[in-house]
Amino acid sequence: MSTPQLATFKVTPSHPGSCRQRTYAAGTVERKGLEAALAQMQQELPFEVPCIVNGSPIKTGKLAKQPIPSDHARHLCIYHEADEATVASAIDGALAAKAEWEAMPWNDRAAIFLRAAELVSGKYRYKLVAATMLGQGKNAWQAEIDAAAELSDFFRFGVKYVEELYAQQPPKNAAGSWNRVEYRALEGFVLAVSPFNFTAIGGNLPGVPAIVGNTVVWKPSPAATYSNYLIYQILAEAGVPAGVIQFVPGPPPEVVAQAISHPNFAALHFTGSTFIFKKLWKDIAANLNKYKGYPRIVGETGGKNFHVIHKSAEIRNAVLQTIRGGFEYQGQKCSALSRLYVSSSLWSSGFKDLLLSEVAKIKIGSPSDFGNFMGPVIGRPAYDKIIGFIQKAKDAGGEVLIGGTGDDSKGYFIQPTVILTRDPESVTMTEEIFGPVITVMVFRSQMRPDVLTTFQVYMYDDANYEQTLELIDNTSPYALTGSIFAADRKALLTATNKLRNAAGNVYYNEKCTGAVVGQQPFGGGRASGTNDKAGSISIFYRFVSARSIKENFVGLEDFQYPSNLI
Ligand SMILES: NC(=O)c1ccc[n+]([C@@H]2O[C@H](COP(=O)([O-])OP(=O)(O)OC[C@H]3O[C@@H](n4cnc5c(N)ncnc54)[C@H](O)[C@@H]3O)[C@@H](O)[C@H]2O)c1
Ligand SMILES: N[C@@H](CCC=O)C(=O)O
Repeated sequence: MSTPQLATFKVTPSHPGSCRQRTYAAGTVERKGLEAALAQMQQELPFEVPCIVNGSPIKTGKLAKQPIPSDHARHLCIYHEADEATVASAIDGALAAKAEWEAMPWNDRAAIFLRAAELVSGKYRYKLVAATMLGQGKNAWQAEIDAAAELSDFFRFGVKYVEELYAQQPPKNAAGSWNRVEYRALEGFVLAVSPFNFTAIGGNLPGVPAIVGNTVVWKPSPAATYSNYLIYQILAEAGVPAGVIQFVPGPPPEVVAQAISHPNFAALHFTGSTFIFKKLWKDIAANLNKYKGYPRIVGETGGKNFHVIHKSAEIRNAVLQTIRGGFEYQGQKCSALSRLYVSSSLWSSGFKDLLLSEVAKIKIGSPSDFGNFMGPVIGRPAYDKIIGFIQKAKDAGGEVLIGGTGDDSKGYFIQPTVILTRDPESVTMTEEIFGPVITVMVFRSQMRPDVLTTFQVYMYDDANYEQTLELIDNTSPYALTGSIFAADRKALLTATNKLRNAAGNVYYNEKCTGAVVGQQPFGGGRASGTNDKAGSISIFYRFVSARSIKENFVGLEDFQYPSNLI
């Protein structure tokens, strides 16, 4: 029986607030709650994670492990990797579930995601935060921002944005007719491929297409399997029907290749490295003749983000924001600071000394010890790659001002590192490092480069401000985030204009990380992605295919035009 629509529902309050972030300060109830969740998880691990297809667990017996990066001898979970038959039934099941899901009245789909938001910020909050701390190496503050606040905001604001999207209707009707637009889900299934570094992105990549009526095959990151499995369970408990989101962890190249070679592949919703995204784009192009339609390709990728510190900037704020931007979550945010351009007068009149003395205070270690500002990097390949970048910088004549070492005996720990380089063309000036390394490049009036990379400090002569902005614009293929620190409004305006295409998210006197859903729509251009802006209404347009409907209320009386009549 079809569902009658007997009212127009207002599904969200007129202005949904962001989820209130908990502090986990010593002595608080929330600190105790989180400590208890961590202790319980430590006792019960490793968890067994199956694939979930059509609502049922599939145990393929092909096992892989998710290590704990701060204690790599232990594993948070052992998961069953999807094999070819599992991926095939996930796709078939998603296609079969599509008609009923898309036909579900909007207020019911909305209610499911609003309930999921409540489960994230309520019943399962500590569990999700604990899983993100143990599995992805975030400290309590960073895990809270991600797994509790951002994830629930994605779902809550997602409902608000879709409500606004559906309300967009043609502004005009000719006499005797009515024009309407319906926002259909895409024909086929959507493939979501998510990264390790944000639990929230794990939920958002399948969540965005699903809210607007698509069905989704979701391949999570191997390094975030357990927290992402919890999200799957939350969505199921909230009422997402079996088959609408298929959870298929597995060997990434195989699972993804199988999905994108299917004739009903309708869209890729990807977040991860630029290299993999470009590869997938080419693979999709090569498969084009197999598809029923033109697949949508949505990808948010890497960054090489900058801070510009003008001579009028307030030093203390600029230094502290620089440390947070470069080193929080060990520099493993796509938005993390990696190039720092400092006025030469500020550098020598306190910036450098304060930067180095504050970095020296950073405590690094297991996220379970709440006193640690930094934790481990995600795994062995990341550790080796970051240490390799530091070595390359040294080989090219870079001077390590602080840090530069690591310890992988128990966990993958790398000291916060600031490097001074003399090579503006060095690989670390342009490549994403994704680790806790800042490189400094000193730039003097003859444009003689004196400094280097990862969180790069580039010290420019005060007279060369505009020239330096041009250099920033041209140095890297990425254009994700950037910050300008200045009290002088003209300096802000000049940078805003010169760097218009150098970053999709720009900040004034604020670090280049920490975009909030509903406040700063997030995404970049150039090699950083398709800039469809997660956390805003724009992203939802990519997963609908509008249909225009015109209804005529009055019949024609003659096929001839008035001009035909003599
Ligand atoms: N711009 C953004 O919004 C944003 C947000 C978060 C992360 N990132 C970027 O993500 C990267 C870090 O995340 P990561 O290490 O998980 O990225 P990654 O590219 O290694 O992996 C991303 C996803 O792709 C899958 N994958 C890996 N190799 C594949 C292959 N050959 N074929 C198909 N799929 C494959 C992974 O399993 C994972 O699910 C960084 O580059 C970071 O800048 C960007
Ligand atoms: N929302 C994050 C970006 C996610 C990338 O890893 C930020 O702005 O720091």
